[in-house]
Amino acid sequence: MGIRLGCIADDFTGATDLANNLVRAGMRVIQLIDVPQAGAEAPLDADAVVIALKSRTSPASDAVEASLRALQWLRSAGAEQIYFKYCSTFDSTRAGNIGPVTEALMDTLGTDFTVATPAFPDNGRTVFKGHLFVGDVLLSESGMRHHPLTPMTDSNLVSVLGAQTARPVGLIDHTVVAAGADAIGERVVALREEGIGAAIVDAVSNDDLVRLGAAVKGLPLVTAGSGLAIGLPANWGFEPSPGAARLPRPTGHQAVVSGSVSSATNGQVREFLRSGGPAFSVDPLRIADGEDVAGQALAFAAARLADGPVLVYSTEAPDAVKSVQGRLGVAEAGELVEQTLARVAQGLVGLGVRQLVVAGGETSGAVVQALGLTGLRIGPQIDPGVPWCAAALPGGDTLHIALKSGNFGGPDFFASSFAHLARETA
Ligand SMILES: Nc1ncnc2c1ncn2[C@@H]1O[C@H](COP(=O)(O)OP(=O)(O)OP(=O)(O)O)[C@@H](O)[C@H]1O
Ligand SMILES: O=C(O)[C@@H](O)C(=O)CO
Repeated sequence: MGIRLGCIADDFTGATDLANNLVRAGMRVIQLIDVPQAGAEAPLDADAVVIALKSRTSPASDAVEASLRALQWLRSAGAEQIYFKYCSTFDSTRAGNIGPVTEALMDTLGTDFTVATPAFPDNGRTVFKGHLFVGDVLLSESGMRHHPLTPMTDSNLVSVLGAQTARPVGLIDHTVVAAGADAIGERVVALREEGIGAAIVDAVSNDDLVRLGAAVKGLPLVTAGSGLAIGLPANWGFEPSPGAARLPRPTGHQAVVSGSVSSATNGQVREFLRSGGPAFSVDPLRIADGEDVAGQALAFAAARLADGPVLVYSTEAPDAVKSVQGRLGVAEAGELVEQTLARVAQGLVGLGVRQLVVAGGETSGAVVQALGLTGLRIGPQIDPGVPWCAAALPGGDTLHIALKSGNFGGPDFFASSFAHLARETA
């Protein structure tokens, strides 16, 4: 029997976020890093496969091409339904990539209708009357309005998605969602008759997502943040089970690599420093001057790893990041830091680190690729949206790794995640 649900995620931390919600709802999930070679077998012990792409901010044509390759592989592995996962803050521009990828998937699947909802109430993302809220404020009033690559200045998702696709976009509003799966199904029929190709769906609670999950049972394609995942596994009879998230016991040293510049990560770095944890700050300007900053970070870590977790971070407050970007360029600064942190992660593993937390989506992509990881088994949740995972290193050892989205996790995430892993695998 093939896999049930085939998922395409537009970044690496988002992929583990989705996989985490599927596991919590009872599916056994494998996350693959990029699309496997044609002909590669689907894992036998998985109910869902999540293919992690790095396509959120790539040119739309590249994102479409990668997503269609992923779709082809997932269909050949037997996937009965496809889930396109994007960010809970709907990160995109007028050029895409949510609209173009959705359209291309619909065309290839031969379907005329899909749903779209980034709602993830456990992390404060809710959709009401088509408008996305982040915590208590509209998306356009949240920190996302200043995002360097995908500034989100319009909270009305019907218009945001409408600008990215030629297909008419409609709304399934809260009154319909609250009335249950049958009412949602009736609304879908009516929207289809009107020629609507994609409907933004309101959801302000997990109950809304469970109702929506039941209603989209027969759709070939759903598109969403990770929230909708809590409502889908039940369609195949899966129920939450502790066994789905079991990982082997961790070994080796512990470290955190943080290239995230989000406000939650800034708070987590401050908390780690406040508690006296050993930390090495990576300065992009010194990298640009040609200093061996990765080598310095590794020497610092080597002397301290035996005593507990070591943090290597480039995380800075927005003003400091802007100033560096002004001097080096946004993309250039990002690339320099990502490459350095990826080298640091490789070196840390060389020093015996086998429990690694990585903060930031782009940073996680760079680290996972540098470490040569090809698949992650999803384990227990640390905080909403962030699970521990286990991966085979190219030499055969197991690495426990947690990929943390910038804005996820509580203030003491870095230190507490290791204690959490020890507890959950005891
Ligand atoms: N001090 C810094 N100055 C300039 N750029 C930096 C600095 N630190 C990190 N960066 C770059 O900023 C980008 C941060 O993106 P990343 O996706 O890793 O984190 P995030 O945006 O906070 O998290 P997420 O995407 O998960 O919400 C990366 O390209 C990183 O290399
Ligand atoms: O949905 C989210 O917010 C996260 O999984 C994510 O994609 C952050 O990059």
